[in-house]
Amino acid sequence: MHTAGEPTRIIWEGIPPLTGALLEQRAQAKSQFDQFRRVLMLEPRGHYDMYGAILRPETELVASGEADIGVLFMHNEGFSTMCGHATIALGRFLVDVDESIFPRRKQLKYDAASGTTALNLHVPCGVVQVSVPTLESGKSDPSRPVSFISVPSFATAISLEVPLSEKYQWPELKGRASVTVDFAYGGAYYGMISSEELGFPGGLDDVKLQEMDIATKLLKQAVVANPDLEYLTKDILTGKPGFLYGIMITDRNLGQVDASEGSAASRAQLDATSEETGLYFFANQQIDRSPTGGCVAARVALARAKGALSVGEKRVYNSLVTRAYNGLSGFVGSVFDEAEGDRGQRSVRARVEGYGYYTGYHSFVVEKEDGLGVDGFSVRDITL
Ligand SMILES: O=C(O)[C@H]1NCC[C@@H]1O
Repeated sequence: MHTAGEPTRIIWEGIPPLTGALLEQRAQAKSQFDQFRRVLMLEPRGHYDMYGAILRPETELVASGEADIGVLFMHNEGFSTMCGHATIALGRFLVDVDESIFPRRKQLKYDAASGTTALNLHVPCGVVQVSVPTLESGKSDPSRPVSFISVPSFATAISLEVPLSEKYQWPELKGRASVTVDFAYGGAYYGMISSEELGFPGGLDDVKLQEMDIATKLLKQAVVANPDLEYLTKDILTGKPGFLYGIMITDRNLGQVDASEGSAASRAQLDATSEETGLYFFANQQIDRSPTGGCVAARVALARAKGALSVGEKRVYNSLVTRAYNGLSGFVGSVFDEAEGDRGQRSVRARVEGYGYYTGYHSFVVEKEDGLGVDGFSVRDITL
């Protein structure tokens, strides 16, 4: 499937044996079956920017009734903790399949008044509540957006001066030895920086993709290597050092996209008070085609912490792709409610809306004689 152009390869058969709690299953996937991820994400079957979701029908929260099904997310580098675009796609997929793929499918509740089906999805960062537009036939409705309520999300640092020693400086800084960055959590940790601050005054209207790739890679490395900044990405459950998923370059100066009259994008604009465009580099410098649902939750929490968004107020979030298509499939983010995070932080739960669509059905083959294709590779990594 794809959500605003970002792929989700949903794996529902042929999965290696993963057992125990969802985070144990994730640890096993990482340590014992990473080749499975590389085969499905990288070349020759995938590509550098492929994304995937592995269905996990049995988890501890499915057993306790808190969730209907679990899922693991994967990308070009490993297994992430949250993924909004995949959650949106999965919402439709899980409503459309039968019990052979989703054993608890029949237990999902359909609300006739709103024409939606509620789904509690156990993802590595917690449970997200997904609302899936559903037709009377029981199938998902592609003409209306899927939405989800995020896990408690919060700002970890506002306008933080990140020092950049010489080895982490990029040319567009023109000798500056620090940049100002916001950090927030939305199921994973994200760094947010404006394009001007990153050294690109032309913003996201004049994208210098390769240069921005280098700049965000160095910025991420500088944050991760700095022990004074470890607190920014503390694992939410254990308090141990966590990870920075990626860097979002933002541009709020672009203004509204020119949405065609009567389109979903123009309806979203009428409902929203502001609009923002972003370009997200994550994992091993993968580029998100979508406006990044998990990071929309983090950006909503950040805007709330800055006093820039009230409860229920909507903001439209575009990616380069949705912007190029006049706002088609842009995400809408808002504060659903205020909450306390697991570690007592002032948090919000964000509501994120977007559209997911089917692209096809695949059966992948791995022949044991195929030396090269029994694993995954990427041209970009070979040529670096
Ligand atoms: O929508 C999201 O949250 C994401 N898309 C790819 C990278 C992130 O997981």
